[in-house]
Order: sequence, then structure tokens, then C-alpha cells
Amino acid sequence: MAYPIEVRHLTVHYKKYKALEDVSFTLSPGKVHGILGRNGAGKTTLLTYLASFHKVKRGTIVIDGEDPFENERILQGTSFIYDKDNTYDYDKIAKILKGMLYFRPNFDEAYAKDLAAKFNIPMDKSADQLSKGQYSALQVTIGLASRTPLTIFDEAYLGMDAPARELFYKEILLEQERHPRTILFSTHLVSEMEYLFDEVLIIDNGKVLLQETSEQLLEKGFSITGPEEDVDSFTETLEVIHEKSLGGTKSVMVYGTLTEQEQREAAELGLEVGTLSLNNLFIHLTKEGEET
Ligand SMILES: Nc1ncnc2c1ncn2[C@@H]1O[C@H](COP(=O)(O)OP(=O)(O)OP(=O)(O)O)[C@@H](O)[C@H]1O
Repeated sequence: MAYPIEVRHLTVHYKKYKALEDVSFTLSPGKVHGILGRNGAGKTTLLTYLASFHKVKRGTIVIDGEDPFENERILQGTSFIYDKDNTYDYDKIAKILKGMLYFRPNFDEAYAKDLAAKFNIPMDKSADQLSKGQYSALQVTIGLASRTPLTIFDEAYLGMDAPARELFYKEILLEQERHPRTILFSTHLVSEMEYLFDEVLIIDNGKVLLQETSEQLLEKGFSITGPEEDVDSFTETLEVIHEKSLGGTKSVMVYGTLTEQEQREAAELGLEVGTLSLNNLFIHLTKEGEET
């Protein structure tokens, strides 16, 4: 089971500071959504509202057809996993995992134990005795094994080392095949996670910069390399998001699509047209002080 999400005109101000401004989007159910943004862009603010930590004052949020705030059904089906959560501090890990079924009807204790073993989480310790990385791995374990229709990971990997993160990402893909749910990932570590995302929402300065499927987004970015003058004249009318020159050769990153005519022209001029990674697009589309 997976929840669809609809957000309309969500606006959140902290006194005079505009953390989110007129944010609207829908998230399709059963997909992995990358919620990307620079530090302070508004990701956590958005996700805490989706998880109903606060009541919406301006705008609306509809999850699986209902207002999620103080909504028992939706809240039971929503996991919010973040690094600062200290709900479980004094209980032993084995007891925590055993008790989860009480809160989460789909919790799979056997899977959680299996994951805990893979992450080397000691079952006989209490949560407050775990290292930072082990604590994050415990949160991730609970998030995965809860199998909630909406699962939100807000930079949940903090403190986990590279092999542990790799294991986490692998489990996301396996679990999504076995028990598809709506998964939201907030991150600015785009390069190592981009292969996980079905859809991408980029938040910039409290606003939605873009929302696309990963496939669409990757089709919209490309690089053009060749003699400086040819590259300049070819890209005059295109949206250049980054450029660098070296000894008469110029390489630019462009956001947009090329018509067939433009592709032919590029080939005739001998320009090299390449693809861009999601990480490159993210970095250059959200760069401050540069026109995008
Ligand atoms: N309780 C608060 N009071 C005042 N300002 C706040 C509060 N919470 C967040 N903000 C501000 O709102 C903006 C968005 O914060 P948020 O935590 O949502 O960003 P983020 O995208 O999650 O950033 P990061 O990647 O650094 O975690 C920031 O400028 C932050 O300083």
C-alpha cells in the first residue's frame, strides 16, 4: 500500500522568515521521490508538515485523500526517520524491535533483526549506547521494517559510513520491489543516491524549482563542448547553467532540450554533445547568484 500526496499553496513563515512560499505539487504513490535542496532550502520544514508535526496554517496537504493532521489512520501509516530522533534512548534494541508492531501494524520483526545484524547493531545494548552511525542505522532499520505506506527519510543516513549507506540504498530497492510504498528522501548527497529516485522535486529558497521524473530531468540536461566561438554562437539562445573554457575549447552545461534541427547543427559544427548527471543539474540549477 502506498499513499499519494497533494500539496497546494503551502506557505510556512517563521515570524518574518519565509521558509516555504506557495509550494504546490503532487507525489505519485509507490515511487521513490528525491526531495533535493541546498542547506536551508526548506526540505525539513516541508517534510515535518507532511508528517503532520505541525498544523498547516496556509495551504492544504492531502495524503491518501485526507487531511493528515491528527488523523490516526494516516499517522499510523507514516514513518518519519531523521537523525535527531531520540524516541528510543533507554530501551535495549531487541526490546525496541519487539515493541514496534504495537505502533506499526505492518512491522516485520524478523526483517528488522536481519537488517540490524547486517548493520552490526548490537541487540543487547540500549539505543543511547549506540555509536552515531549505529543509531542512524537503527532508525533506518525501523523505517524500512515498518513498511508504512508513506516513509520519509530526512537525511537519515547522517553518521552512517559508506558501506552502511550502500547497504541502506540496496535495501530500499529490494523493499520497493517487495512492498512498494511512497518513499521520500531528503538529501543534498545527490551523486550517490540519484539512481534511487523515480521522481525528483527540487526546493530552492522555499519554492519549488522543478519537479520531474528522473528520466525527464536527465533528458533535459546536456553538455556541449567544442571551439569557444562555435559553442558561444550555438548556445546563444539556450539556457546555459555552467560554463568553463580551457585553451580555446569551451564546455557548457545546458538546461533544456535540443530540437532535431539543433542536434543536426551541433553535429555539422563538430560539437560534442553529452549527457549530464542529476548531481550536475542540481548543483548548477541551485547555485546562488547565478542565473538559471
Ligand atoms: N523554528 C524555526 N525558526 C526560525 N527559522 C527556522 C526554523 N526552522 C527552520 N528555520 C529556517 O527555515 C529555513 C529552512 O529550514 P529547513 O530546516 O527546512 O532547511 P533544509 O532544507 O532542511 O536544510 P538542511 O539541508 O540544512 O537540513 C532555514 O533558513 C532555517 O533557518
